[in-house]
Amino acid sequence: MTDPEPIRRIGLENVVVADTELSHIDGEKPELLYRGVDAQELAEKSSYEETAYLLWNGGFPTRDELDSFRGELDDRRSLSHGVAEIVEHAPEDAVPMDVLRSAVSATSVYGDGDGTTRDRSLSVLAKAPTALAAFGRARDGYEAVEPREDLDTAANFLYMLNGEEPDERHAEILDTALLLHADHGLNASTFTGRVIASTESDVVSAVTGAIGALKGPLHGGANQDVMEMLLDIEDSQKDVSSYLAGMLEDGERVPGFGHRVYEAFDPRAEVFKKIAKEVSEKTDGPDWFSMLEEVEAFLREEKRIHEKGISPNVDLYSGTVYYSLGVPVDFFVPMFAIGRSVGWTAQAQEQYDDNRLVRPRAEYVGERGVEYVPIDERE
Ligand SMILES: CC(=O)SCCNC(=O)CCNC(=O)[C@H](O)C(C)(C)COP(=O)(O)OP(=O)(O)OC[C@H]1O[C@@H](n2cnc3c(N)ncnc32)[C@H](O)[C@@H]1OP(=O)(O)O
Ligand SMILES: O=C([O-])CC(=O)C(=O)O
Repeated sequence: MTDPEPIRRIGLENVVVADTELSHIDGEKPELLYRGVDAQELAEKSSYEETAYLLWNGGFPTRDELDSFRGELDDRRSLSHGVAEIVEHAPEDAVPMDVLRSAVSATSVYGDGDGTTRDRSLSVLAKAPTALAAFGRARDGYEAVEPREDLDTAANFLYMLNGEEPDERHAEILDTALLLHADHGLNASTFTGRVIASTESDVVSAVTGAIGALKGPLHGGANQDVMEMLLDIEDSQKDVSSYLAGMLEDGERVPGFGHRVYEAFDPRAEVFKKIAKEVSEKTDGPDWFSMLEEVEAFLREEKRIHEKGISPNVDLYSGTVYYSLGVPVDFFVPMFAIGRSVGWTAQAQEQYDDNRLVRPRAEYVGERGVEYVPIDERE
C-alpha cells in the first residue's frame, strides 16, 4: 500500500494532531474553557491551585482534596542543594528564562521524591517559583528566602522574591495571572512538550523543552517586549501613534497583538485589561494603561495589517500588571512559564495516556546527486 499524498500545511495552522480534554479555545466567540469551565469565570472565582487540581484531575477538589494537594506542593517547594547551587551561582546577567529552564531541568537530576511523573510534575510546579525568586535575590546580592507553608504559590513567590509579607491584593492578582496562563490548547510550547512526551521521554524533559519554546518573542516572550516597548515610548517622548507607525514601516510586529486562533479579543486579555486598569489607578508614575489603550486603538484602525485591524492577546496587558506588582521586567516570561507548567505537565500526562509518536514530515527542497569532494580537493 502506498502512503497517501502528504498534507502540506506550513506552520501546522488548523491541523489537529491530538485529542485533549484539558482546554478548549473557541477563536470566534471568543472563549477559553479549562475542563469545560470558562477560564474567565475561574479567574474571578477560583485560584491557581484549585485550577491546577481541576486541570490535572478533571474535577473540582473538595476542601480536603485541595488542602492535601497544597500539602504536596508545600512539601516540595524548597530547592535541593544541587538546584539551589545552579540558581544562586548563575551569573547576575543570566537571562532568567535560561536560569529557570536549567533549574527545572535539574529538578530531575536532584530529584527528592519517588520519581514518578506525578512527583516530578508536582516538583516542577512547587520548585520553579522558588528557583526564580532565589535567582532574583542572588543577582541582587541577597540570601534566598525559604518558602512558607501558610502561603500559596503566588504569595510565596512574592514573599521569597522580596523577603517581606506580600500585599494581599498583589498576591491575589498574581494568583489570577498564573491561573490565566495555566493551559491553552496546542500552543507552540505545549506542542513542543507533547512531542517530547510522545517519544516516551520524561515529564521534566517535556517541560524543559516547552520552556525553551515559550521564551521566543512570537510566543511568551511578547509580554516582556510589550513592557520594553512602553518604556521605550516613554523614554523617546514620541507619541504612541508615530512610534507604532515607525515600527510597522520598519516591518516590525507589535508585541501583544495577533493570535493564530483568536479572531477577536483574547478572553484572557479582557481580564488582564481590567486588572491593569485597577493597578494603574493605584500606582504613581507613567500611565501604562492609557498608553496601552492608545496602542490598542491604533492597531484596531490599522488596515495595513488586516482589514479588521488586529486584536490584543494575553501578553498585551499582563506586563504592566506584573510591573505594578514589582516583578522585574525580565521575570515576566518566567511568570508565564510558572503558570503554564500546569498545562505542560497535564498535557504530557495526556500524551502518555494515549500515545503515538509525533512525527510529521518535511518536504525536501534541496539539491540531489551532489558528489562528495575529498577535503583537499575543495576550493
Ligand atoms: C502567548 C502567546 O503566544 S500569544 C502571541 C504572542 N506573540 C506576540 O504578541 C508577537 C506578535 N504577534 C505575532 O507575531 C503574530 O500575531 C503571531 C505569531 C502571534 C501569530 O502569527 P500567525 O498566526 O503566524 O500570523 P501571521 O504571522 O501569518 O500574521 C498574519 C499577518 O498579520 C501580520 N501580523 C500579525 N501579528 C502582527 C503584529 N503583532 N504586528 C504587526 N503585524 C502583525 C503579519 O505580519 C502577517 O502579515 P503579512 O501576511 O503581510 O506577512
Ligand atoms: O495559543 C497560542 O498559540 C499562544 C497563546 O496564546 C498561549 O500559549 O497562551
